[in-house]
Amino acid sequence: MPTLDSNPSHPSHPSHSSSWNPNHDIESDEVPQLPPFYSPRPIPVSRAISELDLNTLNISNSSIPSHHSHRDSPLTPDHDSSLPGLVSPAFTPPSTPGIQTPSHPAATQHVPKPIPVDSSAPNGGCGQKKPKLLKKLPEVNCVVRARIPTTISGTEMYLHLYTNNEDNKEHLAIVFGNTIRSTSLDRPRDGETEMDRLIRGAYTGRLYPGRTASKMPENTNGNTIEKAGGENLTENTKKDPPLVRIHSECYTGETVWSARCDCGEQLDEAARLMSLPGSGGGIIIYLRQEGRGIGLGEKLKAYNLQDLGSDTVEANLLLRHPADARSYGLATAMLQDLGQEEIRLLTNNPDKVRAVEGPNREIVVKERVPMIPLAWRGKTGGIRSQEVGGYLKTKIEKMGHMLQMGDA
Ligand SMILES: Nc1nc2c(ncn2[C@@H]2O[C@H](COP(=O)(O)OP(=O)(O)OP(=O)(O)O)[C@@H](O)[C@H]2O)c(=O)[nH]1
Repeated sequence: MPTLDSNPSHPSHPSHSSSWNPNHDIESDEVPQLPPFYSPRPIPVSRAISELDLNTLNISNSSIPSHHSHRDSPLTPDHDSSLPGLVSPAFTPPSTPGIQTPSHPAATQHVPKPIPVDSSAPNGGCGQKKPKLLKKLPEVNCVVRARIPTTISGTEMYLHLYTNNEDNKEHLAIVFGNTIRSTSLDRPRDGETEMDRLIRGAYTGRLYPGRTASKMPENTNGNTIEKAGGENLTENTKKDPPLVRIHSECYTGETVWSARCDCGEQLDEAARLMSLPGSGGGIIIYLRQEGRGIGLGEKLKAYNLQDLGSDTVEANLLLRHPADARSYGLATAMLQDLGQEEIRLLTNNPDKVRAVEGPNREIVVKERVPMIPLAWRGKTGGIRSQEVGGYLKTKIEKMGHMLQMGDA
């Protein structure tokens, strides 16, 4: 079995308990000393991409944009190697009131360039591989929806919880913007009252204390009259296909600060793009397919195999799992339920592009928006570690992910 780049001697997380000094002065490119309860740890831009990561990815230094100053340069050799090269899921905004997440100003504005896709053509931008498609889409049912104010610049989203006839997991649709409706949620239930509808989120407009009707009154033009903010829902305006991310659950990358993968960073980046002013919102389909569908326990075994020298694909195969055990029929069905026919998909994964279109192209991917790791773009907050370098390398070399260092 070939040994790739897993390195068990990689520095581990620093102790969170010993280093916080509230009186410490922060210099511009220094790691700020943060209180121990502060999880996302910023690291200086000067450590943006280690030479080690670039070598691992067989990428020449000349492919890094030259506009960085020496101080900002990702290639600055004199970085403090005693600091661990990892950050927790990179841009998870802090939940502690009054603490701002440090972010590079450009990182908050950057929008990756979309690439047109036509999966019906052989060179339509999503590889040649035939996806694993279900013959029939599963049945999905949105059982409840709620408004969630977020820590991303005050943006609100609507969290939709789904059940289905394939498994008993609670898959989610995270909807930014308030014009996208779920057909199954809005469908009347036998014997339900208006209060039942309000409680399960089948209302238009916004809730406010004392509201009793699930539908907002309409004016003479047929437009919904907004009482408490939000957009008109019945206005007949043709919009661009929405931005969609199909995200597979990753407990380690999204919750416990793992720098083995970039899942937390990707989730944050998708939410950031859908929250940008003028973005038109978007949908994150959050599927409970932990560990590319093998579950958390098996993924942890795979991590041990990776520390023993396997790459991410080899580790899955050694455990007698497919390299990728996921399917996307639920995502297709949920997007259909949310009234979508055409989408712009945020991904580098060619399998995902084809698979989400469904057995009869129920959904059409018009464009693919690449997900370029923040660290490759020299941005503060990107995940850096030898492990994430190997993880991305395996995705590109063995799983056909459409990602090149030139994308940076
Ligand atoms: N089995 C296994 N699963 C992993 C590993 N690292 C991350 N994952 C899982 O992979 C899933 C995320 O998949 P990604 O490959 O990052 O994303 P993708 O959906 O294939 O591609 P993108 O859309 O381009 O991000 C999550 O369920 C993670 O838990 C690993 O080493 N082994």
